[in-house]
Amino acid sequence: MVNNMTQDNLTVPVEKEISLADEKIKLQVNDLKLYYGDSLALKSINMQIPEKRVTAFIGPSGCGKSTLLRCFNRMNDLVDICRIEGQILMDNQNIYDPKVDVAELRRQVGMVFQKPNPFPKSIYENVAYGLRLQGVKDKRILDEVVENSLKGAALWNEVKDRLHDNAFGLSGGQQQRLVIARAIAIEPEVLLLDEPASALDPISTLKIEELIYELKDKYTIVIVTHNMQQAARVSDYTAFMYMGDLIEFDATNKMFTNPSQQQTEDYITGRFG
Ligand SMILES: Nc1ncnc2c1ncn2[C@@H]1O[C@H](COP(=O)(O)OP(=O)(O)OP(=O)(O)O)[C@@H](O)[C@H]1O
Repeated sequence: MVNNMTQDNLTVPVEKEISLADEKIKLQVNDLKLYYGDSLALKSINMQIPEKRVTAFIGPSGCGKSTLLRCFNRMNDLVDICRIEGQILMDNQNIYDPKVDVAELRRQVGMVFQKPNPFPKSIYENVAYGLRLQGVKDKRILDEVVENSLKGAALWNEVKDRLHDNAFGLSGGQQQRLVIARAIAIEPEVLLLDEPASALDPISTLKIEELIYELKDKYTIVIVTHNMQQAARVSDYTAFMYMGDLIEFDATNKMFTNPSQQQTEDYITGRFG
């Protein structure tokens, strides 16, 4: 991998060119509109999220990144004044179909928030939580899943001797990796990350970024980030949003070196936002 510097000094990894046309599509957004009361927060979004890739949502504050992210596991159902029109297909099934089991959807589409939110339990029980909810009691299975998930979240070596200590004793960065371990323990297909590193120090941020890079072999990842260098470093595709519209969606390399829309260029070169 070589590095290419843009005029804004963003370091953009240059890899083999990728194209949405060659990808398997995991999530397809069709003419999605979302209202909070009378206010239209997402204006007719059409988008395809490729499988086992990292897709970043960027754009100025309030443009609708988190709102769109939350549509993928129907977290917005919990907001009374929220109403949506249009469709989101996951593997060609509309996740807004009334027949969809929302709890099962949220098992398939895991979510990690800005602030780490471990449960007030041991490290072990945090990771085992989802399996216990599913009724798994076999200690051998639980031990194995806990170990594999903590390894998958690049935390095992730091916690293997203190699995039964309270999770609140971990640092913020470790807590965030624990939350990721908890999410992957139940083998989701999609991981939604809403600014997962914005509350962390630079070293913990780097660890989360490395982890995202490793996890994309197994999961489809969608990440909201304010940090453009981070989007450039971790994502394969980038969506630029502005005031509820999707302005541009492209391979990250292309987006950061040669965007097709002037608004995208203005944003990534820091002229507004
Ligand atoms: N629960 C809610 N009720 C009413 N309006 C909301 C709600 N959540 C978000 N909004 C509004 O929807 C719009 C999009 O917000 P959203 O949080 O999705 O943007 P964002 O791009 O993620 O912003 P940020 O980068 O600041 O997190 C904003 O105008 C926001 O005020």
